[in-house]
Amino acid sequence: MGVFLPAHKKMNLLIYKTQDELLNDIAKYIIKIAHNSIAEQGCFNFVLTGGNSPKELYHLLATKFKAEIDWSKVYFFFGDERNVLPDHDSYNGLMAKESILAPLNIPAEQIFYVDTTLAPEKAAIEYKKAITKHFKGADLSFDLILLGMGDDAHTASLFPETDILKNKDVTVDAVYVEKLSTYRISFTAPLINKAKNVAFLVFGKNKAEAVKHVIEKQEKNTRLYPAQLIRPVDGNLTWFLDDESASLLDA
Ligand SMILES: O=C1O[C@H](COP(=O)(O)O)[C@@H](O)[C@H](O)[C@H]1O
Repeated sequence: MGVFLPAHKKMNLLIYKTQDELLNDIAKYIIKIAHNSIAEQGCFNFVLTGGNSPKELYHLLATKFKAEIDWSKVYFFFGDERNVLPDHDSYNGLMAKESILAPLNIPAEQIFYVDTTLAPEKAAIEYKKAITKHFKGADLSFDLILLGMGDDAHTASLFPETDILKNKDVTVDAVYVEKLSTYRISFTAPLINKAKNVAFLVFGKNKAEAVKHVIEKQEKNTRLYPAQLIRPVDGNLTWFLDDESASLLDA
């Protein structure tokens, strides 16, 4: 593992030789935050990422590391969701259900799925309401938001050139993603940036260009590289990368 000098005072950049090392380390990082959150406030508010990258991590948490967390005190949320019905293969909630939530027998009251049986705008409004109710009027500051990143530098469903990038509210929004000809429901960047901890989980050669643009920011252009918008206001930002996704970074 290599550790680079942080570009932002609260940013850690962790680079791993193998995917195995990376996944074990990010699992331990999650466990630590879970322990601290539960000790401080009695629960852990954990936002899951979607896509393919986190499946193995979720499986690890539900098996090898199962005994390390008091799962009865964990609340699960989704940073973004695809506008498909909950039984659809690409519903992020279904992937999470199969890889971590069902194996751990997490009760429904602890899981905040996005209701995609509603129209996207309505689903976003209802999701924000559910989050606000859970936080009982307190600041919407999650303990940990896990994020992935696409090879186009999108994160959550903050895609390049989309309207949601202009949304300055701490909220959940519906966004039409023209290149996918579909709607998504996503946390806005300001909501993500309120978190106490934000962690990117990124691996693979195909992400190397995007990683370079987002981390080194030679060109600061958040419309083209939306993951550049992620800079927690008071929280910590950690990047978990493998050698391949980090291969274009200056040493
Ligand atoms: O569309 C999405 O993609 C990103 C990255 O996904 P991956 O398959 O390349 O790991 C993900 O973070 C996001 O939640 C998801 O909806």
